[in-house]
Amino acid sequence: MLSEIIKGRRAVFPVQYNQEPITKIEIETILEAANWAPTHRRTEPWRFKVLQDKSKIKLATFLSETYKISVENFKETKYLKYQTNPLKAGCIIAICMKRDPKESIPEWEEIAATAMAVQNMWLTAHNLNIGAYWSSPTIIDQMHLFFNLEEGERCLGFFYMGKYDDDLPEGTRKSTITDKTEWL
Ligand SMILES: Cc1cc2nc3c(=O)[nH]c(=O)nc-3n(C[C@H](O)[C@H](O)[C@H](O)COP(=O)(O)O)c2cc1C
Repeated sequence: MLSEIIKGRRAVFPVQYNQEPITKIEIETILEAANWAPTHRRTEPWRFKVLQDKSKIKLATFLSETYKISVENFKETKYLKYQTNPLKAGCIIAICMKRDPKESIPEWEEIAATAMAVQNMWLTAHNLNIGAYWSSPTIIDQMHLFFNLEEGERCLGFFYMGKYDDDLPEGTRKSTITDKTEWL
């Protein structure tokens, strides 16, 4: 049932991942789901970069070292997480958004469409028993120094994925949907 998949999906973090590999077919299935997100004026702004093996190691070095040199409020624990988390993931997909060159719609709509693509990926990963979460590091605005981003392309975070052994916890929400809805 779709509602069970939606409610059962959790943010699953690198500390929970076992080292079982994620297959190319699984990654392609997850990416294919992204491509079916809705999109205003059919701009299809989502772009992805798949990082495995050596590129995960390079990302870990970039994230941790860039964090170290660029933040005022440096925290050793955060530095170590940037250094080790990418290595625990079976695969990391950089979430990017490339703006329509004609700028025919506002940027927020392109970001919203990309987020919808990520939700498709997250639900598909969950359905394949692959844990995932969207990571948005402090230094995300510096990712152009790591990737060859095209004109109008922005990195919005990372989709970490890994297989896991433990049962996922029940989800929690701070308030019900009734509290957030006004019926007019
Ligand atoms: C746009 C976006 C960015 C996120 N960035 C982070 C992050 O940087 N670090 C983190 O621990 N979780 C991040 N998350 C995951 C949330 O923490 C998680 O979805 C939330 O706690 C609700 O838990 P659930 O997904 O298991 O229901 C992000 C989620 C979204 C949608």
